Amino acid sequence: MTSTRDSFPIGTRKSALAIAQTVQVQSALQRLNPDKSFPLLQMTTTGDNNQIQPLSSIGTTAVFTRELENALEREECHLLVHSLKDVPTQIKSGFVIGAMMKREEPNDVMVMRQGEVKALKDFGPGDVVGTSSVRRASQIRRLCPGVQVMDVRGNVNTRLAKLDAADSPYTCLLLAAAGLQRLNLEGRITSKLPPDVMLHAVGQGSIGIECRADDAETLELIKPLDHLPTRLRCEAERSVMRILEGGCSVPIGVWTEFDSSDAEDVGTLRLKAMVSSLDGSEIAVSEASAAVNGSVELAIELGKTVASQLLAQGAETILAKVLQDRNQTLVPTGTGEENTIKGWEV
Ligand SMILES: NCc1[nH]cc(CCC(=O)O)c1CC(=O)O
Repeated sequence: MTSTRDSFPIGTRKSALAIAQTVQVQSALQRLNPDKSFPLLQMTTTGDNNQIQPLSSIGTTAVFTRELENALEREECHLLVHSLKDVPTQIKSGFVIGAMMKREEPNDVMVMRQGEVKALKDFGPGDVVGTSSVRRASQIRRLCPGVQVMDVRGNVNTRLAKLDAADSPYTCLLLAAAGLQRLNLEGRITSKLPPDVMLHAVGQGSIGIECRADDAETLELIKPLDHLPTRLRCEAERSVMRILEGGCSVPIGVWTEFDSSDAEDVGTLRLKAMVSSLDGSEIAVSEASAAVNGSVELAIELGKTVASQLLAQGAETILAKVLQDRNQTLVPTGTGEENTIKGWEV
């Protein structure tokens, strides 16, 4: 093991959301370890540089983590802070998610264009919903038949600026509650989407802290930031995804909760999941619950159970279609990106 260190540089992306999350981790670590320092090492990733090409063609979600992992490997930093939902389910060998921090609200929310007043139930033809997430798009199309879904790329602030612009085509955006909360933009939330309306992304709302698997000192430092109920829920969610995606990203929505109303009771976990075709025309949904009693292995088993139920219910055909459709041009008109292949995110 490396000798005891005084400084633990934290690797992060440069977006406002990434920095807000990293500062949260930095403060927590500083409070627990007043004699050590946690400087920020900010990096630009392939995913940040490329806002036009589809994420699926420049790699997988690893486009947001690869450069960071290289720096971690070279020991330029000792930990990385990510939105857990941006962390691929198969992380590179030699790295681990040493902590999954207590989850904020995992829900997606609707953000209306400034001055626009309309309830979700009244959405229909003529309304334009901005999202680049196939998961969000397929669910909103089912809920509000006739709505137009249009791509919107960029970080949270960029998207809000596009929504409010004078020439904005959008009626509203769909975003993660957690991102807005962390940016102090909670006031922009028009309505929260409950699980019967929209299943959220795997890991959404939790911050994942990655480090080298053999770095016992850093693992020990971040251990107190791991929140067991969050860890169990996210391990179950990631397990469904790991089985269904088989190396490529697919639109999966999930919802997890413990049966008990006691927030620290990690006995029985319930997991609901759906997988959708890229155009949203086909969806498979399944759910199960299991006594996990605090065990990560049992949470992962629950994820496998739900994944096999989904496969038995036709998810296999949907996944084959996803693979086939991935390279197709799906860009809606009016985005200025008609000549590119539609990018999509989770
Ligand atoms: N896709 C980018 C991204 N990655 C994490 C979040 C939000 C924070 C989180 O889910 O933890 C967002 C923005 C969004 O989807 O609205």
